Amino acid sequence: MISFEHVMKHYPGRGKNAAPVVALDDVSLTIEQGQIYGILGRSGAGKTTLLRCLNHLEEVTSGTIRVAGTDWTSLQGKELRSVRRQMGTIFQHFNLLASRTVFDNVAFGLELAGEKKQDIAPRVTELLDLVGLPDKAQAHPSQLSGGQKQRVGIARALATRPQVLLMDEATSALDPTTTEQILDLVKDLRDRMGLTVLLITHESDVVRRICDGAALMADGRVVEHGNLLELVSDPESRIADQLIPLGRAQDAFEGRSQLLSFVNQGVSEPLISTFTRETGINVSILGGSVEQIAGHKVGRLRVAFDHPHGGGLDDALIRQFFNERGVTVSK
Ligand SMILES: Nc1ncnc2c1ncn2[C@@H]1O[C@H](COP(=O)(O)OP(=O)(O)OP(=O)(O)O)[C@@H](O)[C@H]1O
Repeated sequence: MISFEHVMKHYPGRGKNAAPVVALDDVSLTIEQGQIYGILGRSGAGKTTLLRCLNHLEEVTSGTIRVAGTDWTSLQGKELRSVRRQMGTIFQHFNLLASRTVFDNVAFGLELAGEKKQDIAPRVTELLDLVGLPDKAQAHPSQLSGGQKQRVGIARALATRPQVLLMDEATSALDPTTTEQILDLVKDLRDRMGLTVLLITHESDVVRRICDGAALMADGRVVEHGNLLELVSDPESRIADQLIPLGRAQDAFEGRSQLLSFVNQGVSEPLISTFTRETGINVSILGGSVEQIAGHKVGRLRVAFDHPHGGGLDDALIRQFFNERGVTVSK
């Protein structure tokens, strides 16, 4: 649905002979239709620039961005305005017009898009129903809670029936309960409308709750990306470590610990003790946790296996025991 192909973005450096700032450095990334995809990374990693290039607030220096197969980077004028409507954005600070009512805020985008007056009112009513604010049409933004303001933001972003929703730290200004409600609304809208959602966030909770996939950026580059449920069995995954922390491996076991990972299974005491009883191999649990990710129960456990009499370990036997019970073993 959205693909970035070798995208570079340079900003002019500050000062006369300063080198340009490389904000995006050969970024290639594909986001499938209907995915909710998180862009993670420290401050300055290039996340906002990626979003701004996607919605044409910035032009790429080189490379191509495609949306639904169309080369997005070469569009201009009328064509650009028309495809831009396929993309709605919601912001951290909502960006509502304070002097306009909720109704007029949502109508505004439709007016700009040249919709006929008689079509605007029913569409706004439909949108306010969709986001759960049918009784707030005549309120002003100052009379709304943060969560309600973001619902207006969502209604406004979806007014022109976009295929893509961009969320730029859209829940960072909200309390945890309101954040959950907004994320559940976004997920519900994705399910009902087939939206593709690209979001930037600093909050692991947001990624855990709604993302199917994520990319980690550092210094303008994508350093890791993938489907979240696939990344959990990768012991090297920084994204998985951020979302389902393992804690630090104990020094004594450094280098010979292994990762047990599972999705929608339970690693309970009986599993570990059954393993020990059946194989005579002891298991030390070094760290791990179980989290809910995109509606799935996902666990990662760092363990070390030890033969009590100093015998060798049969890796194939260990793998077979856990794999039969839906648990992946990785070095
Ligand atoms: N208009 C600009 N002019 C010059 N440099 C810029 C401009 N916008 C961003 N940069 C630089 O590009 C790099 C990437 O910035 P960007 O805002 O994309 O990062 P970010 O990951 O979104 O950070 P944050 O999480 O703090 O918003 C940074 O080094 C930043 O200083």
